Amino acid sequence: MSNQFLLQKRWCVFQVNRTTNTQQNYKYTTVGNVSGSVQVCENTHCCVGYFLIINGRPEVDVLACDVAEKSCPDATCKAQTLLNSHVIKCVCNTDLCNSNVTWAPHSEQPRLTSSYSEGMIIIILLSSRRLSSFELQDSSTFIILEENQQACPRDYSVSTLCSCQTTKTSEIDVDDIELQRIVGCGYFATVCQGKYQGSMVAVKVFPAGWEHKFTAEKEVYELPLMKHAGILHFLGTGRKPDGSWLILLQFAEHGSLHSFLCEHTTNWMLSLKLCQSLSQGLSYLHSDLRNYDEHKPPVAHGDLSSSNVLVRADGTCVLCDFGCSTILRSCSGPHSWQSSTANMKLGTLCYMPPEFLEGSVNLGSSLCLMQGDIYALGLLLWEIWMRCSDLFEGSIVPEHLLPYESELGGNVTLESLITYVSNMDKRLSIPEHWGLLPQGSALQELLTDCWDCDPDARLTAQCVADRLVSLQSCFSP
Ligand SMILES: Nc1ncnc2c1ncn2[C@@H]1O[C@H](COP(=O)(O)OP(=O)(O)OP(=O)(O)O)[C@@H](O)[C@H]1O
Repeated sequence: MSNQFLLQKRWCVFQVNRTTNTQQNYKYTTVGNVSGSVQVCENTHCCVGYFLIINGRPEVDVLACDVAEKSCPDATCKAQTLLNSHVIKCVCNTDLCNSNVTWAPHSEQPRLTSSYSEGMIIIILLSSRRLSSFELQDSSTFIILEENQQACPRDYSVSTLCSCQTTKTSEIDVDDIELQRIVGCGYFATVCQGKYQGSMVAVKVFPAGWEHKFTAEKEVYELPLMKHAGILHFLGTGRKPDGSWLILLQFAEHGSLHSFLCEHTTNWMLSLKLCQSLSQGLSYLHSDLRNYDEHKPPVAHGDLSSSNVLVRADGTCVLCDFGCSTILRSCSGPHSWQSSTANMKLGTLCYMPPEFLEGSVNLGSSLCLMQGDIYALGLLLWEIWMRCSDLFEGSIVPEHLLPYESELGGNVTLESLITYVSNMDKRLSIPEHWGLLPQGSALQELLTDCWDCDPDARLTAQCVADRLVSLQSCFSP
């Protein structure tokens, strides 16, 4: 598809419920070109969503381009009730705007927002503000609407607002971008491969309704001194005429670490390269740096997972997707911080540390958030080593599995994780034969020191990077 073609046509989220898939629904598959969960509309600039009300909640029946050009004056998808309140429909006129329907079942009840992500629905009670009261229908991602205020030991205090530095980046003319194909469709945005000034780039497109997510992510990329080999390079931002927002990024040739590990096994040296670049990137992100008058505050990633780490052609990892990150702004002194994401955190469920699962932590605290990143880092190192053929010599390397997939099955739920990780204090299984390998006990120790149930006992990202360097010098051919 050419750039102008993709930029001018409407993009809608595409999903047709298989269980209610009738001839009626089938017609939506023909109204545009479908790529994964995105449809590029042929005849309309309107996206549509149909939801069935099941147990008082909207469940996706159809998300697609509308079948013909009709009136759709709203930028966001606001529900209209049809057929005796059992079905609701919404139409809207910005890219991917049907990813998110707002609906009030009864005027006196709180408003529900139903959001789509890769076949899932998340219901958020917008008026409910505590972690314990969020409602969850999917096993992979959740939204927390307020920080639990219990104290986290040994933490920095959060104090008054401060002036914050950003690096001004130039606006990019969207006409100079040539979009080529969709490479990823996340919860908030769609990522395309494209060309900009002769170079391969990635273009992250946020629908108009997700401006706050665009701004949150841009803010992290625009921090001073954010250039590092372990962090995806940011090239600039742009805006499409329909109001959707673009972030232009370096293209990572192997895509996400998740897809890389699904497709490839590694040897010991390549696995170390992945692990080292990953922990160095995280250590840099967590660092508080000053260079003359420039200041990079520490940043907690907040949503580390193998989908939010990318692999470059040289076999190194880069961190991406800072939409849930927290910038710890330095204010009056070295131990005084202003956390910038006020009341919404999102994470991928199976990477949640036990203290987040239990809600027993102050999510507004800098140290707790960074300790949460280290737990997720431990799971990522395990994912990488579980695909290393040198650690399975003489046997078959297992297929790539997400954390806790073999322990809890493919459909990991919040309840099963709380039971397994928090109540039983169990972790990922480390293959027994690793104990017989020269580097086996060092690997085991490193993993358990990352995912310790006591957040204070966990390593720092820099310490993980240092241990990996000594692993390389002790146990490399
Ligand atoms: N720079 C890039 N190069 C190559 N592929 C990329 C790039 N950025 C993102 N992707 C692909 O797109 C997917 C989604 O990207 P990203 O996580 O940034 O989107 P998102 O909407 O913020 O997702 P999430 O649901 O995690 O919030 C990634 O998992 C990856 O497969």
